[in-house]
Amino acid sequence: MRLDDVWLRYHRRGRWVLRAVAAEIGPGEVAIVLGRNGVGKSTLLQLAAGVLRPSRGRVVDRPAAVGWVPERFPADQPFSVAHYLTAMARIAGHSATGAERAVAYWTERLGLGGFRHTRLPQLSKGTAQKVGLAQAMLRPPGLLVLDEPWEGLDAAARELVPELIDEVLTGGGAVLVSDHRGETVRLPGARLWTVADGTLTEEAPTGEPALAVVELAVPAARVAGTVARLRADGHHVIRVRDHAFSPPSTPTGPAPVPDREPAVGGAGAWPAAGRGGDGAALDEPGVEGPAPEVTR
Ligand SMILES: Nc1ncnc2c1ncn2[C@@H]1O[C@H](COP(=O)(O)OP(=O)(O)OP(=O)(O)O)[C@@H](O)[C@H]1O
Repeated sequence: MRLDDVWLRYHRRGRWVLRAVAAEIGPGEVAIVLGRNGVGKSTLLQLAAGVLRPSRGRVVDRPAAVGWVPERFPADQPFSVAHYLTAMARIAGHSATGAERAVAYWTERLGLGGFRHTRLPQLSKGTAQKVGLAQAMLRPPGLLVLDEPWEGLDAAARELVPELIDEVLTGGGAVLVSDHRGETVRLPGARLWTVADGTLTEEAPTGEPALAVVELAVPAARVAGTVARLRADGHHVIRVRDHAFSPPSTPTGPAPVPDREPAVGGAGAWPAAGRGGDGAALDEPGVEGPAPEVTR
């Protein structure tokens, strides 16, 4: 999707909120929109999502399916959660059965199961925000636009946001997200767009590879399945090690220390992925390596 010399003002002869904005985002990319309060971040996102039309210039190659999550979900509507989401799913192009399935999946996934029959105005702010996220995901979006998505969400629900972003990127979609709270440190590799004085500038890429190493601990019995799933998702599994894991005392506490590291493929090595957990040793290319971590 490309913003091509886009200008926006809300009123004829009003001041220009955005001037000559040129920007482009492609499949699998995420851009974080930064800038002071009132500078025009929401305006830019609404232009990208197609909620606003440019006063001048144009937005081209916008994907057919756009998920738009406004900063505040408009909860002042006389529908129940299920009724609202089903209507949104039909608008997004689902058949009646498809809509039912999509709504069942996303209400469950976002922990909205208990609120299906609750009317929107009766929802707490955080729950209403989750309904906003659900409606944006009902049809896999080619472009997901999130305006301050962490606002109003509790700690557990905040974890959902990077998860949904990753899902869209993995599906070949693009993501635009504004954030003034610094939550986006959880999105390594994102492009940074800054809005100031009506214009948009992009921070030059650092030149570092957009790769991150993620350490994770899983129950021993689930190692083979986890490795298989990670590989199926296109991640590169560097190494699997035996691990005495005790949860850190705080969420930011020190990483646990391994008590032993079996030789890869040797006695004590984990069963190989993709072989149905049959107890074979890890001996495929890509498993061995110096760092006991998982990357994508
Ligand atoms: N519907 C509207 N009518 C008139 N002016 C508007 C409208 N929406 C936004 N504005 C003005 O446009 C400017 C940019 O607003 P915008 O909401 O895009 O900024 P923002 O960077 O997203 O702010 P925040 O961080 O506070 O959400 C502001 O001066 C705002 O008052």
